Amino acid sequence: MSAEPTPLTLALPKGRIFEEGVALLSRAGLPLELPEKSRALQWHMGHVTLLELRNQDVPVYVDLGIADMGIVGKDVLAESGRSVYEPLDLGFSRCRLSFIREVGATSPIARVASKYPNLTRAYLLERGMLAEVVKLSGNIELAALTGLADAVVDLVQTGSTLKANNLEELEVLMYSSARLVVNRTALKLKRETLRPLIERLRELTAQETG
Ligand SMILES: Nc1ncnc2c1ncn2[C@@H]1O[C@H](COP(=O)(O)OP(=O)(O)OP(=O)(O)O)[C@@H](O)[C@H]1O
Ligand SMILES: O=P(O)(O)OC[C@H]1O[C@H](OP(=O)(O)OP(=O)(O)O)[C@H](O)[C@@H]1O
Repeated sequence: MSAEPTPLTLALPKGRIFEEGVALLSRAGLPLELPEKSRALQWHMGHVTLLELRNQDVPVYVDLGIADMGIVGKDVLAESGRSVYEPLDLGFSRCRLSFIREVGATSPIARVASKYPNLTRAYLLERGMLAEVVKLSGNIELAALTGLADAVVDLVQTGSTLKANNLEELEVLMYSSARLVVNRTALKLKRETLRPLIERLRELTAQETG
């Protein structure tokens, strides 16, 4: 008699990580078949429930144990300060979080805008810079162009957004890529399901990045 598979709840962020995350988890053997167009926010597929969240909410759902496992950018994870188990760098959605100003700007730095206020404050403190931090939600670079802020802390990948807006990257705060995150209690209680899944994902990631 074969045992029922252990129910598993996964947290994935909508946006650029979603598709690649679903594809990777499917290759690892999870039965994920999503309808092409749907306004549903969660899907039940066999023993797996998939939750579609905003990026910042993934560490919260995983830390509080609503989701057993999730995928999120290292940048968002570091900003959240949540204590989740992070067994794997999945290697996609690579980018860096950088300190950015208008090319040639020389004004004193009194205000810095970012979607990452905690990481920005820690960086300014480390550099001994006394500046106000303003949290914004998107198109962060505009803050530096409009005078809302003297500098911004934002993501850079190809650098084309910087180039198109006459901005320059002065320092990299951190490098980021998509990470697998796991609830610490689920790792113990669902060990026999989660450990082999993490190992399959580790092998797939090694094949793909190695
Ligand atoms: N240009 C980029 N190239 C590669 N990876 C990126 C890029 N921009 C962001 N990322 C990574 O992908 C993650 C998700 O980015 P995405 O653009 O989907 O979020 P978003 O739509 O800005 O999020 P939200 O509006 O929910 O805050 C980021 O946290 C980061 O780790
Ligand atoms: O160096 P690049 O390749 O130009 O990529 C960097 C841009 O990508 C992200 O923005 P996104 O396109 O996700 O828009 P957003 O500002 O709405 O998050 C990020 O916030 C930068 O603006």
